[in-house]
Amino acid sequence: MRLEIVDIGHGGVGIARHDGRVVFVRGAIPGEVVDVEVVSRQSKFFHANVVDVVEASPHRVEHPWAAGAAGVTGAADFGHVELAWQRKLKTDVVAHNLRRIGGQDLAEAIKPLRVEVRGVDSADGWGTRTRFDVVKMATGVGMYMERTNRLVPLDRMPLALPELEHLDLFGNAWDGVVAEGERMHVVCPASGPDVVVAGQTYTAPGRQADPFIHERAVTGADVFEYRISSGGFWQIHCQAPSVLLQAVLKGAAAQEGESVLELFSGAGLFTVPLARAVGERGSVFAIEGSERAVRDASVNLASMPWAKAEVARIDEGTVAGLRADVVVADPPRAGLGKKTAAQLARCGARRIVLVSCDPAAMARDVAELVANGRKVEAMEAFDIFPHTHHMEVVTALS
Ligand SMILES: C[S@@+](CC[C@H](N)C(=O)[O-])C[C@H]1O[C@@H](n2cnc3c(N)ncnc32)[C@H](O)[C@@H]1O
Repeated sequence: MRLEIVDIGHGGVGIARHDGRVVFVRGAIPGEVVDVEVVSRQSKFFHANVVDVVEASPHRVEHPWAAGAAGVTGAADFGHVELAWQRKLKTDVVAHNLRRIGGQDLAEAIKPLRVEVRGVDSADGWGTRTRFDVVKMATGVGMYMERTNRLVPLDRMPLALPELEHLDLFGNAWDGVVAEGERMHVVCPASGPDVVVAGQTYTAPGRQADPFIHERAVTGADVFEYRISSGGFWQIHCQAPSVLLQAVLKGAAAQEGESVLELFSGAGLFTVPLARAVGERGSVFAIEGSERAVRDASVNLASMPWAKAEVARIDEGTVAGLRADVVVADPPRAGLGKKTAAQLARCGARRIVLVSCDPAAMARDVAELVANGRKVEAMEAFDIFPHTHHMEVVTALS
């Protein structure tokens, strides 16, 4: 099937039309004419992959890592697009979602803020990840081909920091150490050593290590140190902890003596600096669903007894009745959800800062906060996932 790509959609897909249906095309750039292979058919839309580029966009480049391309593992599904154009496409996706999901009024209200997805590293976006996951194969490691349970063997992972090369993942060094089919979580912490987590934590094939690592985030002259579990959640781009922390602190503008409610607080990336900002006359109440993350956060907050982290599943019920001067929420891809966003809007906070990793969920949550009386004061978008369609948006509402 030959298609003309007319737009970019959620998930970084090219959008085309064929016989009254929408076709979502992985690996295409708006303006291109491509031949595609349909990989799934619904009554109103198809999903397809590019098999041949007939008329290429001037922004197309040769993908430097074929195994990462859209339609293969998808780990670098924007690697066929010039980096500056990737960011332009992501900026378009933010605007489209605000209009499509949030509505024309919200899109118009946010337009003067001139939201642009901006890079957070000065280099070419490769070699920036401190974390990635692979699956152990009989020999070597692989990643799943998109939409399949077939493993694609890897001989390199160019998104990862080059420091991780010494773990010797792509040969046979880990054969017999990690069982075939097991997930290997590979981590380059701010303060070493680099580790592989596969049941146990290893610093080299067969060399077991401490299951805790140390991470860091910097804002101006302030350096915050964290101890976290080696297999636990932490931002994956080497600059992301500092960049997001700076945006959150700016958006929250927490003052000494204030109360802060933090939702989806993980191991305390934002909790620790927020607790410092409000000081002992203030308070921070952090809620997080993972017990392991809350154990880590409690260690990171140990010197500040006015800050507490608790384990709970967050929904509209958890949030009902909670009051605070400032709210910070960093939910997973699904976002807050309409009911939780509406409930949060009514918590009396003078500031709500929402950190969103999915632009559609962001648009829905922001729209719901605004529909319940909140106003968007600032919105910043960051390319903390270069060479993929992903991005992060930080919204501050009064
Ligand atoms: C995007 S991470 C943010 C963590 C932290 N802010 C950071 O940057 O390190 C989202 C967090 O939400 C937690 N989470 C996911 N769903 C949850 C739920 N329904 N209730 C509570 N926590 C949840 C995850 O365990 C994860 O730690």
